[in-house]
Amino acid sequence: MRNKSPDKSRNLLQTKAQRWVIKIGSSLLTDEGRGLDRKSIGGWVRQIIALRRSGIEVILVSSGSVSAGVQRLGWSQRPANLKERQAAASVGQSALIHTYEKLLRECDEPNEMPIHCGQVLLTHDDLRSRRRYLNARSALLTLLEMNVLPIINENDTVSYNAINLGDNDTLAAVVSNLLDADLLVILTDQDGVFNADPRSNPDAQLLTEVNAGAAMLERIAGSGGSGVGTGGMLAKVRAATRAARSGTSTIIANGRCDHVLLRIRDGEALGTFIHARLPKLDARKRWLAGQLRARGTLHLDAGAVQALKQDGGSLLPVGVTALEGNFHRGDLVLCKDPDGNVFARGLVNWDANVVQRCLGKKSAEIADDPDVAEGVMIHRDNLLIH
Ligand SMILES: Nc1ncnc2c1ncn2[C@@H]1O[C@H](COP(=O)(O)OP(=O)(O)O)[C@@H](O)[C@H]1O
Ligand SMILES: N[C@@H](CCC(=O)OP(=O)(O)O)C(=O)O
Repeated sequence: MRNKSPDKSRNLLQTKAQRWVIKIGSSLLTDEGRGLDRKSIGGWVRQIIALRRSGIEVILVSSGSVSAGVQRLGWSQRPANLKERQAAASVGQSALIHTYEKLLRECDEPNEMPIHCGQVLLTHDDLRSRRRYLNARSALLTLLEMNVLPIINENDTVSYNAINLGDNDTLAAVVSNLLDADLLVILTDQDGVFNADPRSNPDAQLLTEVNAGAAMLERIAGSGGSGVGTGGMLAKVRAATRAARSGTSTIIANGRCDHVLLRIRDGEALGTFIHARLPKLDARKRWLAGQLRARGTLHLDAGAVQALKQDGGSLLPVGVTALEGNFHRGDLVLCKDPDGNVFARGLVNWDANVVQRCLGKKSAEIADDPDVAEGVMIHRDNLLIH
């Protein structure tokens, strides 16, 4: 893995970053819902071509399918109904990719080797299964080797609320973890993160540099959004925290700012820089961290919490007092401490009915149970402490 020192200055981190994930939100792409804004998209495509030509690998996470579909189908607003949203995403996604491919041709030098785009639509399930997650990684790395621009979106046509990733800020962070990106650039309709929502607070001040995971970020990002976008600023600052787990720093900047991407590459202090000063997780634990939906919950006593948190041990049934959910072996479950706080997550080794009958039992008492695989409820390699 390439060495990414979290203590380097912002300027150095920007100018040295070789692999970027760039995320562009719906409010920008569709000019606040008025259909795909070809002129602006052309501006970003031109800059992405220049980044590629200067040796930077770029992965684009592009929203906009639902908004573009709504406009194409002649609807006046984003539908609340799931089926209509899925239909809009299907129509809009093809319009979106067609626009990118056309602009890549129009904006590039005719005598250069063409940069094509490759559409990658991901669902939550693709990231839940370790095998599919690794397949997605190798497919994306192959596209980069071939000088293709991968354009990623959630597969909204087949995702539904219960199992979707929710917003593309989260998706972009998961992709940053998947590919060990150096930099995640989230382009939005504001200059960055302010100390209050600038839409309702005209005097709000821009934060220029902050550490990922800083508690005040969650407080000030609130939950408001443009109305066109999905996640709002809260999703972006949470995405930065998630990205930091692979040592990826994040810049949240205004996509309407002239040559924003090239100026970031050249080290200019644009937007809000969120330093990845969090302990870096190994690849398997990053995949675990990217798992968004748990199938159940285990309630632990104080001794088990200490064994996991301080001693780095595996979870034994003796310290588990209760369970929730009908999970199966291999599913992701959350671990709660006696106060009800979730402090860890992991892949459980046993089905819920086996866990139920082993609650509070010492290992020796269950040694002969044929359904008790591996002797531990969650192995420490499959456990992530938050
Ligand atoms: N502290 C904050 N700083 C900046 N923007 C904020 C803040 N809190 C809430 N917001 C809102 O978040 C919006 C951007 O999120 P969103 O609408 O989801 O955009 P996108 O479509 O780019 O993902 C901004 O337009 C702004 O109103
Ligand atoms: N996948 C959806 C976008 C989801 C989303 O996060 O949108 P945004 O908050 O504008 O980045 C789409 O393409 O419409």
